[in-house]
Amino acid sequence: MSEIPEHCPGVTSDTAGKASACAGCPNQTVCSSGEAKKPDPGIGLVRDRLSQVRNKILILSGKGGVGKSTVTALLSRFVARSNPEKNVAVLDIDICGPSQPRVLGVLGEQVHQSGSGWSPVYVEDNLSVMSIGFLLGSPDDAVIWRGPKKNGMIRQFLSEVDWGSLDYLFIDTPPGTSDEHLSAVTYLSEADLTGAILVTTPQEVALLDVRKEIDFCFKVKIKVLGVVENMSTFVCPTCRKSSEIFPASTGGARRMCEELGVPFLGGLPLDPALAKCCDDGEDFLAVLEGSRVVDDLKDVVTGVLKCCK
Ligand SMILES: Nc1ncnc2c1ncn2[C@@H]1O[C@H](COP(=O)(O)OP(=O)(O)OP(=O)(O)O)[C@@H](O)[C@H]1O
Repeated sequence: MSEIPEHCPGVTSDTAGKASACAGCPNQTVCSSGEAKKPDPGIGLVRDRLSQVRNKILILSGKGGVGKSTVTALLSRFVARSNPEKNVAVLDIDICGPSQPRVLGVLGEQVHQSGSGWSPVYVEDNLSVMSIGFLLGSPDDAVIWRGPKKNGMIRQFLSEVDWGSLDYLFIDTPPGTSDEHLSAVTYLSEADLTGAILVTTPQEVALLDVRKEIDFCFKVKIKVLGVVENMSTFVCPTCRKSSEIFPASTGGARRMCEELGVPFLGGLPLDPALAKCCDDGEDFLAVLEGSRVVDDLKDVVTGVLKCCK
């Protein structure tokens, strides 16, 4: 970044590469040739590849660890199970911390490449998943990549997975608004993105960050489908009673949504049994049938599906 001239006119400007500030910039030749102005061909590839995916939904969070991957897995399993005639998939673009292979119970599976692209891994007949986790030698391998390499991997994930015809694609992202988000949003810009679901916990520190994420959506013109408040209450593993352990001192996500004019999709309780299912890669809908998590999830899914085609 230090190499960018202080008064850089920007790659899309008419004076790109020709302004006095461009003298000595390593990108001067590319900018003045107009190459940098051309749209990334990946945008068209992603649009074509995802043309058979009816609904594409990003799952975002401001803070890490608030349960974004868990909510992605819960939503995808629930939608797949309650709509056996629909095809559902999860794309995990959390390059540095992919958790979907573990949470969906397909850790150690291999993805195969054919003439038509990468084949995703099937969790159920109508639920598939693709994640960088499948491409790592070992789940403990660290991915230490700079922005351009992550950008390339996201482009490949969005344009080269052979999903077939899909009704719902849930895209699990890393926390915050980083390279991965900007890449995903750019590549999806012509792919008719349905919108984003934001995940937070009730504490003020998490809400502060999710406000920034909502602002990011407004700025890059992504429709906010709604906010899920995860870990709203705690379900005691012994007596199964609920209590508030993270009191929402400022009214929690519901109040924030009212203030910002975005839908509140509902809350999900903190249930240690859910965390165990995620660690063990078990199907929580089967293990936790009849639990508060599954009951509350129904409301969240109803809200999400209302926004879908
Ligand atoms: N409602 C819940 N009840 C119990 N445990 C939960 C719940 N939601 C998430 N967890 C647990 O909290 C931990 C973090 O969840 P998760 O990995 O989904 O968060 P994340 O926001 O995706 O994290 P990251 O920012 O690292 O991607 C996991 O161990 C998960 O099992």
